Amino acid sequence: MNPITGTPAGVTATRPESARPESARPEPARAATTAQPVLELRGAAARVGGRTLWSGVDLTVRAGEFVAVLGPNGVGKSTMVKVLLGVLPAAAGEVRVLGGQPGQSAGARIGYLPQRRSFDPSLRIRGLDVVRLGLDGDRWGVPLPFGAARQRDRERVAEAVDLVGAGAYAHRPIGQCSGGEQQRLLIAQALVRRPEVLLLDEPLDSLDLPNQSAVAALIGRICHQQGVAVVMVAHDVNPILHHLDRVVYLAEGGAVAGTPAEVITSETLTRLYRTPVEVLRTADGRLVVVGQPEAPSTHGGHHAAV
Ligand SMILES: Nc1ncnc2c1ncn2[C@@H]1O[C@H](COP(=O)(O)OP(=O)(O)OP(=O)(O)O)[C@@H](O)[C@H]1O
Repeated sequence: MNPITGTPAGVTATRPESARPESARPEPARAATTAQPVLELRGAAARVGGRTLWSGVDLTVRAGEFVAVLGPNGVGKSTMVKVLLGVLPAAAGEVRVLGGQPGQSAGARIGYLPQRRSFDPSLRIRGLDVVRLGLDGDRWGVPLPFGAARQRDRERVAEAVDLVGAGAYAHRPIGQCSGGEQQRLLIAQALVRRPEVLLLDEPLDSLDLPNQSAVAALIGRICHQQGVAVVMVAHDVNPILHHLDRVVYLAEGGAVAGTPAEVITSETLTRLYRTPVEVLRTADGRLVVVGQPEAPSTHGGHHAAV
C-alpha cells in the first residue's frame, strides 16, 4: 500500500501509460492501479567481468510507483540501473522498458541521475544552465533553439526548477549551492524532459539527514503526484521508507522483491543471504540490518557462475 496515495502497489493494468499524451496523465492514485508496467524484469540476470552479480530478478514497476534497489556495496545495484538504461545487456531473462527493449526508448521518456558528482566551488555555470543541459546537453554544436522552441525550453526549465523548489538559488553558480541544493537541481535536470521513468543512483548519498529526508520527500511527491515511475538505488532505506511502494533487495546471485514489510525482515534476508541477518526496528520506526554480508567483490569471496 502506498502510504501517500493509499494505493495498493502492483495491481493490474488496462492501457499503456506511454500511449497517453502528457496532458492526459491520470491521477497518480489511478495511475498505479490502471497502467501497464513501465519496467519489467523476468528472471533477469547481470554479468560483468565474467561473473554473475545477480540473477532470477522479477520486478514490475508501474506509473506512479516508487521502488528502491537495496543491498550491500558492490552487489550490483548500479548495474541494475545500467541494465534498465540498456547500457549493459541482461545476461539472462527478459527486461522490458516502456514496452520495448532497454535503450530503445527515446531519452526524453527516461530521466537518469547518475551516482553523485561534486561541483567545483569555483564553477560559474548557473543552476538553471545545469537543468537546461537535461534538455540540450546531447546537442553540443547544434545551434540553440529560437522562437517558440526557445520559449518552450525556458518554460520546461522553469517548470522543473519549480517542481524541486529550487527557484531561490537556481540563478546562482552551481558551485556556490549547498550539496542539497545541487542535488535538487540535478533532479530537476533529470525531470526537465518530463520523463515517465526516473532512474536515480544514490541521490541521497553525501547529504546530511535533514536533506536526505527533504530530497526523499521531494522524490516521493514527484513519483506519486506526477505519476512518474521511480527506481532509486539506496544504501539506507530509512530516509525513503515511508515513501516506498516496493523494494528489491539484491544478493550474490539472487534477489527478493516486495513491499518493505515483506522483504526487510530477518527471515527473508537470512534466506536471501544464507547467513543469519537480523532486522531491528528502532523506537522511531527506523530499520537496522545487522549481519548483512558485503558483496564478494569487496571481500574476495567466491562468485556465482552462470
Ligand atoms: N565493467 C565492469 N567490469 C568488471 N567489473 C565491473 C564492471 N562494472 C562493475 N563491475 C563490478 O561489479 C560489481 C557491482 O558494481 P555496482 O556498481 O553495480 O555495485 P553497487 O551495488 O552499485 O555498489 P555500491 O553500493 O558500492 O555503489 C562491483 O564489484 C564492480 O567492481
